[in-house]
Amino acid sequence: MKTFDDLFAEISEKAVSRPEGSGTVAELDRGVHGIGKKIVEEAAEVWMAAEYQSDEELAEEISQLVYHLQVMMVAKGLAPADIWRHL
Ligand SMILES: N=c1c2ncn([C@@H]3O[C@H](COP(=O)(O)OP(=O)(O)OP(=O)(O)O)[C@@H](O)[C@H]3O)c2ncn1[C@@H]1O[C@H](COP(=O)(O)O)[C@@H](O)[C@H]1O
Repeated sequence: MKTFDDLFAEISEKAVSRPEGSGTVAELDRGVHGIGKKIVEEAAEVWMAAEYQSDEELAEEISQLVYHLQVMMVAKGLAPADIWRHL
């Protein structure tokens, strides 16, 4: 099972190698504005899933929000430790 750190390493590597067909590369190319819109969209989907959908669907929406937050971290050059130190 993939962990937060596994996904972050994969996304970071794709940002450098830029493989063809990568959704991450496409999202990074949309920039902070585009990534921010995806974060807001996914956050709303998390909220709606928590209100009206199953726990499994909620978990999936949360995973997508985590993914887009990680893309924003990579876009801005933040490492997980930059986040953890605020927790
Ligand atoms: N975990 C994710 C992940 N979660 C969400 N998403 C993307 O985030 C979007 C959210 O999906 P929605 O259900 O909201 O779908 P949607 O609104 O129809 O999506 P769009 O039309 O807006 O793209 C989709 O485009 C998904 O592809 C993800 N894209 C990639 N990953 C993982 O990231 C890694 C790198 O992926 P690639 O760069 O695509 O190789 C791989 O391990 C992937 O599994």
